[in-house]
Amino acid sequence: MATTAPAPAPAPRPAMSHSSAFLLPASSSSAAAAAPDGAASYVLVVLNQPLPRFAPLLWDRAQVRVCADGGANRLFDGMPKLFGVDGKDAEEEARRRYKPDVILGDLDSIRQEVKEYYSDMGTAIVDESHDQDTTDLHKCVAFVTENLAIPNKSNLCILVLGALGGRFDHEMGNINVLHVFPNNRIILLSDDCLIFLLPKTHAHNIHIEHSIEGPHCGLVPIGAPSTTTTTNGLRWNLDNDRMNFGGLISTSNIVEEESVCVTVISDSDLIWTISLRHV
Ligand SMILES: Nc1ncnc2c1ncn2[C@@H]1O[C@H](COP(=O)(O)OP(=O)(O)OP(=O)(O)O)[C@@H](O)[C@H]1O
Ligand SMILES: Cc1ncc(C[n+]2csc(CCO)c2C)c(N)n1
Repeated sequence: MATTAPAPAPAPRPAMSHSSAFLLPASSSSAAAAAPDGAASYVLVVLNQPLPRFAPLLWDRAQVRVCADGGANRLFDGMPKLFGVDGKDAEEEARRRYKPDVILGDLDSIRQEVKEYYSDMGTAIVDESHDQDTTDLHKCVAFVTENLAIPNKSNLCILVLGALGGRFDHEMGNINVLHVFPNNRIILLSDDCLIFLLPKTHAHNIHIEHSIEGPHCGLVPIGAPSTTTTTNGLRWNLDNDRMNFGGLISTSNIVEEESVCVTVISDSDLIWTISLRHV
């Protein structure tokens, strides 16, 4: 009688670690892990959406700051508001402190006064209006990875502010950028959650900073179905399970309180998302 051979064990994969320590307050001892001279170099990209409350913290932690087109308006209008400053002088002081290194995109959303203000301060303005096939975020990520001289570039992490919670086509475009650049660390942020890609080439160790993130989380195969995904550290773990749209996807999952680390291994690129605490 013919017997079916057992499925071959998946090839061992290198491990990739993830941490949201860059969101820890400066006073926290673990925040040292987020210092620019520590494990990672951060580039901040500001999109055309309201600034999240932690924008000033991430601004200070980043080595390079880029505004995607209309994101410059948000910086210009939003930073003075975030500090709740009163009076024209204080407003202007808060604005001057946050000068982007680059403003880039098709430049159809940035206001003229904002363009002139930052250009006069020395910000580089990069007009890519000839390209109407890629989004401003896509252009920013391509620019950062291809043109910027950043020390410690192999540990580059691109933090994107205002990527979620707005227009659905923009949100999908932003998530697509994660799939276009699977070999770069890119984290999309809003006030309420963060998301990043878990490439199938690696086994993933996601360190959980319980003071600032969780417990709600999700694991979603957006680019392609996954035949087999296995997790640890979640309330509803996957054990060699299939995930696809039209079938099972893991939403409304929970990181268990005692889980210091969530592990994920899959045969497809997955999106990881976790809620951010309003502390
Ligand atoms: N409502 C939103 N939700 C999520 N992301 C957004 C939203 N609006 C803008 N963005 C992000 O900010 C970037 C810059 O926005 P901006 O409004 O300048 O782009 P745009 O190309 O002019 O958009 P539009 O599609 O309206 O012409 C976009 O590429 C996108 O990544
Ligand atoms: C099939 C297809 N759909 C939409 C667009 C439009 N588009 C996509 S990105 C972009 C630039 C936005 O700053 C624009 C206008 C396209 N070119 N091709």
